[in-house]
Amino acid sequence: MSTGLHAAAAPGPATDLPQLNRTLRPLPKAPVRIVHLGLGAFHRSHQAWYTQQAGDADQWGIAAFTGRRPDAAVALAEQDGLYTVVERADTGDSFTVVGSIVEAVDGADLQRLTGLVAAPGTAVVTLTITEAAYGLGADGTLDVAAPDVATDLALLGSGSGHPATPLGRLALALAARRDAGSGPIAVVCCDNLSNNGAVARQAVAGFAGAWDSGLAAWIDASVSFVSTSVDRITPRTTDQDLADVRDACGYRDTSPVVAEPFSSWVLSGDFPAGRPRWEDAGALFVDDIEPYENRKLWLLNGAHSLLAYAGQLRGHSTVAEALADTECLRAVEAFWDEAEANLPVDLEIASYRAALLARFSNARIAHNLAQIAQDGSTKLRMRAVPVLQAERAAGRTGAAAALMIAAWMDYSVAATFQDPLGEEVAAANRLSGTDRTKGLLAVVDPLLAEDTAVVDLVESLCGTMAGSFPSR
Ligand SMILES: NC(=O)c1ccc[n+]([C@@H]2O[C@H](COP(=O)([O-])OP(=O)(O)OC[C@H]3O[C@@H](n4cnc5c(N)ncnc54)[C@H](O)[C@@H]3O)[C@@H](O)[C@H]2O)c1
Ligand SMILES: O=P(O)(O)OC[C@@H](O)[C@@H](O)[C@H](O)[C@H](O)CO
Repeated sequence: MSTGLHAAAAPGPATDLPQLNRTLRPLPKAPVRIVHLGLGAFHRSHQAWYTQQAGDADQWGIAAFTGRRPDAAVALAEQDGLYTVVERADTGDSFTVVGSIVEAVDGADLQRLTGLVAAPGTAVVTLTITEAAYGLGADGTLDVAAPDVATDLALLGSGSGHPATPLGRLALALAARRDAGSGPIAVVCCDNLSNNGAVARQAVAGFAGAWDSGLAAWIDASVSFVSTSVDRITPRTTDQDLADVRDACGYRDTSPVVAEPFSSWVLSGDFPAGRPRWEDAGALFVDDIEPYENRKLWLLNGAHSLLAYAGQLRGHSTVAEALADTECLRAVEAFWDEAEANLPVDLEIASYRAALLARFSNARIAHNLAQIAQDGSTKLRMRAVPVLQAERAAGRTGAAAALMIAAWMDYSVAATFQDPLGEEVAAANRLSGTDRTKGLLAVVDPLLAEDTAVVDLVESLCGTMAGSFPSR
């Protein structure tokens, strides 16, 4: 399915081709009413794509801000915000130009950010800043002593005000909205976190409270934190993807995004200043989001993390490759059995699992396991720990969920990887035997590390999936 402009095939030398922009594709430019933080691949394939298809899209433009670097904003701004969504099915590609991002801005441009969030017309702030950026400790509250958070708090406290974390930037922008008297607003978390609206509230209000208690009270009264379950497999764009768009579409696009045809967006919460009619594009608004979240986070993301660690240990690079390995498939099926036993029966789990197998097997989507493996300590808390705890509470071992943690432990000594608790992981890996297992478990969940049965179980599973991963 494709809903925007389909480009005609017109291959030619790259230098002869025009660049994608609003002169080449004159899509209307809606006024900014949505501010997005975290202009990455997923925002472009998901929230911006839904917004373009809303029946009232002409009233809902997005100003999207990058996180750590300006590059994505610079590239997109050169194209007037336009980019191509490549829907990559087993059977072939379809191409849609998306125009709902009307401003692409360097995240460090705090003047523009505060100005837009403070504007009365702005009604929604969406977030895809990654799970780790919420800075929550294992107890679920903001870790105000974390170096980047502490630095931002000190900066804001001194009145010099150039925070670098997304939480600091959002707190500053919300303070500007309060000062402008522009009224309530919705913050919509689109990161893969359980109960992500509440998590975002904890993080933003926790940050604000450590800076300015009046702001925390205003946020409590005026900001609605909407929970969402978001789904569309969107790997990082490659040079080959850029060439594919050139060949198929006859223009140059520096910022295309490749995604699977499937997409889903479930939302729960209030939009006090309005929202686009995302339901026109299939978004679902529900009262109780938890079952949807758990189904997606445990079955899809849980299997992804299991494949990321076990699959790489066995020499695979992509999700599709790992799933074709019977040992990995067996591990995924066993984990799904455990997860399914703890999900409501009316969620059509059998067909969801069958659909996931088909989605993961789409070998034309090269979803890199190394990308999924990043930030494992944060992700395992939501993808493995709840299933392990539920299984143990039901009197079973939780061995399949424990295997995901054991594979992460094996991977943590075999590979170089990014993790917000990388130093703690390295310190635990300097220990040996049961002390090491306990130390690594404590990084994921301190309570689990106190449970001798869990420590023994995980330790017995270490090495199970070890294969041909090149050691450091
Ligand atoms: N890619 C997917 O398939 C997918 C699907 C569902 C949900 N998500 C959610 O979206 C998030 C982003 O995915 P993506 O594919 O767009 O990634 P991406 O790497 O393309 O973009 C991430 C954006 O967030 C910013 N960012 C990252 N870490 C940050 C930090 N600590 N502080 C500030 N900014 C930071 C980056 O600079 C970038 O702008 C994921 O972490 C996940 O929670 C992704
Ligand atoms: O994006 P992350 O890093 O939270 O997780 C990696 C993948 O599991 C994730 O991107 C899935 O592909 C996505 O959640 C599918 O909707």
